Amino acid sequence: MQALQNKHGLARPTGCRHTQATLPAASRVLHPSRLGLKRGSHIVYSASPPPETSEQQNVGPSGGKSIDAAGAGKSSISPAWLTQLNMLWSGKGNIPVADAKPDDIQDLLGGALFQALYKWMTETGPVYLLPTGPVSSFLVISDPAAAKHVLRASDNPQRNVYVKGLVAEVAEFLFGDGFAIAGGDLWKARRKAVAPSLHKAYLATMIDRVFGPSALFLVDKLKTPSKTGAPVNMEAAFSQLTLDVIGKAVFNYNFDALTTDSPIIQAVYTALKETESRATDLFPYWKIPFIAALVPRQRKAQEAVALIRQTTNDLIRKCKEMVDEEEMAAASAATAEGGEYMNTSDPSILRFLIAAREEVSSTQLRDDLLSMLVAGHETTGSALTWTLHLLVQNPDKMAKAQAEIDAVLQDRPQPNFDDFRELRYVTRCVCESMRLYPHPPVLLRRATMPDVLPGGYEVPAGQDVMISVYNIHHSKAVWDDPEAFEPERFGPLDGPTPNEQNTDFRYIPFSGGPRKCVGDQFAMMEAVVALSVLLKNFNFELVPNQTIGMTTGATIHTTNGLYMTVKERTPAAAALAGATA
Ligand code: HEM
Repeated sequence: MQALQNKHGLARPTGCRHTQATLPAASRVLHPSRLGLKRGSHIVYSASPPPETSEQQNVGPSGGKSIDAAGAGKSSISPAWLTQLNMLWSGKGNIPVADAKPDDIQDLLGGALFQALYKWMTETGPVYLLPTGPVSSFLVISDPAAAKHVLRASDNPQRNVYVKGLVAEVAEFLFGDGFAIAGGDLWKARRKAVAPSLHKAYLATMIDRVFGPSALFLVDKLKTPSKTGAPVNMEAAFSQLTLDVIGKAVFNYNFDALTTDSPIIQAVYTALKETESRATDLFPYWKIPFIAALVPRQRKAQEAVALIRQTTNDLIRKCKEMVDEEEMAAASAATAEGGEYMNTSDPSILRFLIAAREEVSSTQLRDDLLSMLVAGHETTGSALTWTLHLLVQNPDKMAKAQAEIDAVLQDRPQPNFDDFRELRYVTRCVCESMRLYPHPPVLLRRATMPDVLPGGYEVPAGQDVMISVYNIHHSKAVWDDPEAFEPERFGPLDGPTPNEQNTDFRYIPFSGGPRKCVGDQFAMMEAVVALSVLLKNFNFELVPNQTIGMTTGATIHTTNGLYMTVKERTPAAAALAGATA
């Protein structure tokens, strides 16, 4: 994808070759099928182009201005005839083949992937084959039972049929042997080592010392635009906030993304975008070192990864210097008994892993920590972006969320661990937003041996599989009124928070099975705390006449940013009266 600076200095993606279709302002219901989703269409909310005021405000200096969010370059796209050929080739099994036109496939590869997958689901059914080249295809799953079957059989010692496949190949340049993409014994050992670092005391400390203060820092930054009335790109603000949070939580390192422009921040964005681009390159030329060294996009990506790795190595070295034998003994004793260890002056995951005397190379440690950094950044940022967008469009839900926040927080500036548990409606709003906008919208797997899915669909060994979480979450066969933002749909607030288990894989924003997100609780707490702090302090309004489209890579992004005006608010008098009573 190439970077294009718009009038506001914001990088906007050009990789999706669409023109913008428009909906009446009143038709604010997202639905690909309603738009017919043909090549040349975008899903939009309002009929007019993005706002163009010179006063638009980005919260930090980065603010989407100097960050080249489009990364290093453009994906290479499949020639149409390859697609045609494959359609003939792939029609042999018992799985229906999507009637994907070459143009549709090009859209898919260009980034509007999950939207096209929805259209084919409505035409072909919940399990279909999507040809992508002369000898390649994806088996696309939009059915909870089939998704459950595949996810549970991924890296499962009892039934190990599926591996990460393509996603591991395209992200290897960044994650190396990191456990987010590793498989088999290496993944098992590293997940077992890292997962205990996210224990309850750590999460409670993160709420108090990282999630809350970082959100309050953003509140501080928003005070100026709240006075001037300048629109703020909240998507950029959330991306910066979540980078600051994950840096502190994983490394005890302050990116200070809400304030500064630093080469490391650009490097993180460049590397992330390169991972997305590789996933859509039909010809993986980056596997050939000689060619890769000549292509500017590849050189830029390699430089970015070198900088990220160097910074991480320095942090590991410094942390190792801080940890003494006494701390290691304390950590070993605590973890040996299944207890929780945390250094109170540096509660980071890095410190935990070094103190817990991880018998692991610095390179492995670096790759694992980078896995956490990357997996935990844009995902939570995007969840916050779409939750705020949905709440602003649904004033009754917003009022309910703010009333809950006022009642729970009263005169305290940020929630603590116990408050988090009481912020049930806000939690449901985040859950419902991740149903409508799952990050990532598809999960990739590859079959290592022949398999049969529920429904009798035969999967050959080597088959690439795409679980469309977006389709499952938007399917009329799975959800009533799936396009509505209805946080109440998950049942009474004192009931359980929805997850893959209690919905039988109808709701899988954090995936499921052995490779389920290791940071799910972290993410929910971070998002609920950030939203609560922001909604306690401000009312938000969408800048009128802006077009908010969806595009994707690892997460669902807006196409042009999410511009809002911000007004300071005073919490409801009734709640404050409760605080002083
Ligand atoms: C709203 C925020 C988040 C969402 C929606 C999300 C979603 C996911 C999903 C769907 C997967 C599984 C992918 C698959 O099955 O192929 C995953 C894996 C993972 N996530 Fe998250 N995630 C979020 C936040 C976080 C955070 C904050 C962290 C770290 C603190 C994190 C760390 C990881 C790691 C390390 C993995 C790989 C686990 C493994 O393969 O064993 N995630 N995430």
